[in-house]
Amino acid sequence: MDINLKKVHGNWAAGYALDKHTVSSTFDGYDDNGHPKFTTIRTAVGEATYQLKYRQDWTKTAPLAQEIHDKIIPLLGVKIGFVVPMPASNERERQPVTEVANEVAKLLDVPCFDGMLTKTKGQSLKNLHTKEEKIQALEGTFSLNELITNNGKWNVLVVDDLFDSGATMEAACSKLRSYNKVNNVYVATLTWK
Ligand SMILES: O=P(O)(O)OC[C@H]1O[C@H](OP(=O)(O)OP(=O)(O)O)[C@H](O)[C@@H]1O
Repeated sequence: MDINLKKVHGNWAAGYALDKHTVSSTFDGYDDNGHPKFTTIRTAVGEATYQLKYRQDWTKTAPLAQEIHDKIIPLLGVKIGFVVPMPASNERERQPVTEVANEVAKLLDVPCFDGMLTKTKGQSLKNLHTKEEKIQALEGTFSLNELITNNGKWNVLVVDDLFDSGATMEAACSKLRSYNKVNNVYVATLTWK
């Protein structure tokens, strides 16, 4: 896959997005039902992420996880001890981010703790525009479940599909940073907006 990594900054030790999600989106008028039509051009990663998330094309899971493993992990320069998927805002029968995170953990041969972070469902950020609005909407929605019973501290990798304002990632990382089993927090997302 063609990859154009972007470093993302926030309250984590280091993080990267594989590529931009959408290159361009052009308004093409309205369809017969009066709905607006767009021609959207995505990067290879953006297209695979779109197919996975909105077309339930689960064959995209493994190649996307492989790209995180091959392109992002070496840049972090540390041993990742476990992986945590970003909890979704929307209910889905299968969560694409969880599946990618599980696959990355398998490639790293470390555990994936789905459920270490949980988020109140139904608060999608899709229609919010500023980071401030998103921070406000996310207030109190994340919970940390202290699932680790062994003694020690590990570096954690948080996996998400999209990095936009960073409000979601910062809320998630702030919870993880408060956990005494966490050494440093690292971040990998498939795309950025
Ligand atoms: O960087 P930000 O501005 O915080 O935006 C990124 C977040 O927005 C989307 O989630 P959303 O809450 O819309 O729904 P989803 O988790 O169900 O995809 C996306 O999956 C990221 O988690």
